[in-house]
Amino acid sequence: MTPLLEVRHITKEYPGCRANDRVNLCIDMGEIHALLGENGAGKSTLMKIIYGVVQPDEGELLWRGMPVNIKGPAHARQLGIGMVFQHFSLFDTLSVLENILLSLPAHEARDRLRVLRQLDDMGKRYGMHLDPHRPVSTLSTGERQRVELIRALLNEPQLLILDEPTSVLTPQECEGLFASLRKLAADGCSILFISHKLQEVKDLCQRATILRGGCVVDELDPRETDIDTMAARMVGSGTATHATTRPGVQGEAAISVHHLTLPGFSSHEVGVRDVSFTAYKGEILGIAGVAGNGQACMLRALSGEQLSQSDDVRIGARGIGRLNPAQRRKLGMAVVPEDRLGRGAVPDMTLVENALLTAADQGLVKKGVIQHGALRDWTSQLCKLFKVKTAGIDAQARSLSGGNLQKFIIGREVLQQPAVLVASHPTWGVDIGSAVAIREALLTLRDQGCAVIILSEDLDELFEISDRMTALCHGQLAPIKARQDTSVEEVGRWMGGDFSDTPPAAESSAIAAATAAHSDLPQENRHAQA
Ligand SMILES: Nc1ncnc2c1ncn2[C@@H]1O[C@H](COP(=O)(O)OP(=O)(O)OP(=O)(O)O)[C@@H](O)[C@H]1O
Repeated sequence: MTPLLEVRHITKEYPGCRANDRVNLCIDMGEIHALLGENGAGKSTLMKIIYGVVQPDEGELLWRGMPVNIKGPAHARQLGIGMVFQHFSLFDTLSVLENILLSLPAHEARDRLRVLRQLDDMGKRYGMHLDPHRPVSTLSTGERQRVELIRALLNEPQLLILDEPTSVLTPQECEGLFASLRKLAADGCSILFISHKLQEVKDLCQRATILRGGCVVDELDPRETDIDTMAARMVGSGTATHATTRPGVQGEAAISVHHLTLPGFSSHEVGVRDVSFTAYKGEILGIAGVAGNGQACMLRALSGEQLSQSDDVRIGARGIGRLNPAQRRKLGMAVVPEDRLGRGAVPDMTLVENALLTAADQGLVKKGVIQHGALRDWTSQLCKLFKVKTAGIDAQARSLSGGNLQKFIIGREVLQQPAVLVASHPTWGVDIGSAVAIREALLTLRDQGCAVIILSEDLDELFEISDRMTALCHGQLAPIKARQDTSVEEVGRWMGGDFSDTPPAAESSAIAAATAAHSDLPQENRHAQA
């Protein structure tokens, strides 16, 4: 049978790097096909070529057996190729229907009744129910993703490309998404699925193509291949797939938050409401939650980008709520924001310049003079230790693949050996081998006495390295429990806003002991104290 899409000998070069090197790939009708590879392997480049965003230097694409030159995304959609990007592009102030109409050609958008009928049909068929009149600002992340999917599906694609679609979903939302994707595939729509989560790939996909250094190195059936083997094919044999977990030794309070209430930066952003917690030296406190539930506000309140009352946030006994980010860094705080291009790194600056932005105090500036030699050595060391794949330390941050830039940013902060590290999604978009290395680095930092706070949607990761866990939903904090006293299901419910049904007796002994040992400290979150 003629494949739906055939990629033949596709090559794409960037300065200093061959992102795709004679890549061959076939996607059959109705197949769910995974594209796997370590960071910088060339997955995004290949997707962008298939969706017409990037033109290849060599090679050809065959669509239903016919050679085709995809000129741009509009042309790709015309052919029947849809794509859902990692970052949503919806207008918060508009309704679901208005957002959908905006994506349709004018002649189709005029027939609102027909579109409403289609939405209804799609909801019934694929279990993707949405109230078309709800403003997007009121939707959960999973619902927003549904709008993006529906927008792509209204075009009746024969091939749907999904770029890490589960990184922002709760476990329950993931199950719903997978059920919809299986139905879509059964109806004949092929799916190209990009993910670093290998268990998902095993659960969902029938075939996987593995890229390494821009080349296809393997094609396999993920249902019949274990995760260690897939990881080995992607990043080399002997790759650990889990960090060596070990319990932390909880010390005294490092940073505490006291009944913190702050608004979001805009009327559409959720702030935080009456949040209290303490992170202790030598522990990792995992705060689960789907982005958009107060995470951004919480991170700003901790980093100093959003000020509060002085005593709302304290390092030890000192109120720091009125201190700016630079002043907090001087007290030993380091921060990894969720947005890597823009806040984590300046896209147009080189890696050397980006290193200087937060690490100047590492002896890289003396009496106001930049120590260029030391700075270059420090940046090279950082790239070596955290295996940042780059054309060189003078490359611009924007030229790095997503996962490699993430490794650079987290490495830059960890290497400074902070007393408190607040990290949002520390391994977001990072391949399995590098994710383990980052988790090990966080555990080592914790063992050295750092208080590490991680805000993340990735429950597997949080359960792997956190000593205590909680979640943030609608700006409120769920109970805080020792990792061994809670479960993925319970934290998943917390992420969805259900803090009920949590027996007070289940509160962790670790918290009880810690609270007793630090009776001068504020009450922990009221749910945990209940
Ligand atoms: N616009 C660009 N300019 C220069 N180099 C680029 C550009 N885009 C990508 N590259 C390089 O091409 C290589 C492949 O990048 P690509 O983004 O395709 O990798 P990836 O497999 O998607 O990685 P990740 O899993 O980290 O997203 C990387 O080495 C990257 O630095």
